[in-house]
Amino acid sequence: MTSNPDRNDDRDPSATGGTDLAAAEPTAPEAPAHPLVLVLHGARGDLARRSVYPALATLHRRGLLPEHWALLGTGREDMPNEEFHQLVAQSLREFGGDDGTDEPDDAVVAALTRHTVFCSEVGDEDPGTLPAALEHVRGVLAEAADGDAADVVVVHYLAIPPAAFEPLARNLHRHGLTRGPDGSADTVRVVFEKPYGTDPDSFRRLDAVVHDALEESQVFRIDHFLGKEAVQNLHVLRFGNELFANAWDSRHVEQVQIDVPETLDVAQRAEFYDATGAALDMVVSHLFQVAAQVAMEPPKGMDVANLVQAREDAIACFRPLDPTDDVVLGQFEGYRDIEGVEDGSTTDTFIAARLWVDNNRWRGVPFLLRTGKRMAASAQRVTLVLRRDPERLFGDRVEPGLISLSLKGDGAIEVTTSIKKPGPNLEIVAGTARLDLGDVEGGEPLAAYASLLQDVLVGDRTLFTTPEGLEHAWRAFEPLLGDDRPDPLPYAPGSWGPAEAAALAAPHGWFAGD
Ligand SMILES: NC(=O)C1=CN([C@@H]2O[C@H](COP(=O)(O)OP(=O)(O)OC[C@H]3O[C@@H](n4cnc5c(N)ncnc54)[C@H](OP(=O)(O)O)[C@@H]3O)[C@@H](O)[C@H]2O)C=CC1
Ligand SMILES: O=C1O[C@H](COP(=O)(O)O)[C@@H](O)[C@H](O)[C@H]1O
Repeated sequence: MTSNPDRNDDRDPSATGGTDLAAAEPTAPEAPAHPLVLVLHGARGDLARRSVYPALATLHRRGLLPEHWALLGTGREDMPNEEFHQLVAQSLREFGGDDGTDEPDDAVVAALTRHTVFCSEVGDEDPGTLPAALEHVRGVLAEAADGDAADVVVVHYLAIPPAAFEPLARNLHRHGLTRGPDGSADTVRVVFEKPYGTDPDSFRRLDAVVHDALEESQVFRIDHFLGKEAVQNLHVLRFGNELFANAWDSRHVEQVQIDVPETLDVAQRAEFYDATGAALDMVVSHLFQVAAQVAMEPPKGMDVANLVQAREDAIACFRPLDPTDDVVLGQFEGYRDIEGVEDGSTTDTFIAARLWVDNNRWRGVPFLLRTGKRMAASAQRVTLVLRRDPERLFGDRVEPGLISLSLKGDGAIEVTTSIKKPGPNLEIVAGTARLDLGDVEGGEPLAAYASLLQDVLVGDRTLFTTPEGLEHAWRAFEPLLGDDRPDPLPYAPGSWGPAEAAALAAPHGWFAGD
């Protein structure tokens, strides 16, 4: 596969979107008709507890799960079912219903554990207890639904470290779990977490194994940042409003910042994190995908093919990162003392990077990406910093205008602009108007995992990544995996990361905080 960084160059950057972008009539989401078995691989893990169980609780509350469904959790070591039920209940207590409601009620916990079984993971030779449990549960659900076992939809969710995707995909195939009982691919789906691969070679190897085992239509490569309400709102904000559509290019935008500082520690998942690091955990996946959502040319339509193509085309224009001039890595002090972290580990827990998008719309505009653990505050913010024109009346006396989206929770849109401070003098200050998406009348925001899980259940692939897009992402990320990778600089826990990162965001600094 070849990349073509300039493939967008024939586009007119002033293009703001054609008439066929008109949104289709919205339809209320419905629960899938067919019974469902969700097989959660890595059911004891951080992601399962923090995001997947709460997402299931949300879908249950909203009536978006099929009437007949079951959850099979897997792990490399067995676990009594009662203990598994407690783990699910405890996860819901700790991480909530994922939908803004209070503590989960007993009915939700009961619904989630009613048909919940723990199985041992599928191995190379030993299939473990999963195939038999799956067959049994399929039969039970089909009978309850008065239907056929071949119609039961099975979703394998790989909530496991990326290095384990390839062997598990192979083993699912080897033990006949990638097809329905009638040999059909239509009723079996497999969700892969990110990062999909750990470098370009492992990405290609993994994808070859995946395509040996599965039809592309069965594969859902999840990137939950694409499921966030505010990220989905980017399109509407831009293409639905001429004011913003016309400002969405290098003539009007000086910088784009995609800033995800986190106060979070990594102690609970040290083994995974030490093998991964901030750049792989967040940049090649989430931050690149969000950058592509911002950078994309107007898609020809809001259908899956056009949206996915527009996102991929944008990633194809990412210039490979320059590790020497454009990347600062950091590691928080004390990281190496965490149990599970290797002695002398050089894993990055912080990254700030300047990404360039080489096309007519964005040439010369830095896309500033930052994320890290144990930082001073948590935020998830996309900010377009607007240019000021020194020739105009107020020139540089005004602060730059900002179009900003907060991706956290239900999401928010903020517009910061210069205003006259009310009073007798002409004093110019910055004022911000904020719209919380959770407050939109009649809105019912879905958290990212609930939203994307619902998409998997109904087979909607719009917000999932593709091998073509990921090939471009790995090409842009690859230099950071080579000899030029900078050493991570130490930073104090609770700080904004290494001081060197501030310079990347000059002249304005990082808007989420520094
Ligand atoms: N945690 C988070 O907030 C997020 C995580 N992700 C992604 O989700 C995936 C899982 O992450 P997370 O839950 O944090 O990681 P964890 O370290 O918590 O691992 C999840 C589970 O994977 C199982 N596991 C570990 N190693 C292997 C292996 N070699 N083969 C098979 N199973 C294994 C373990 O289960 P057992 O010991 O029972 O076998 C473990 O509980 C990753 O790809 C990550 O990038 C994505 C978004 C957010
Ligand atoms: O994928 C990941 O994302 C989380 C941040 O996700 P969010 O649910 O808070 O939006 C990050 O903490 C984690 O390290 C990473 O694996």
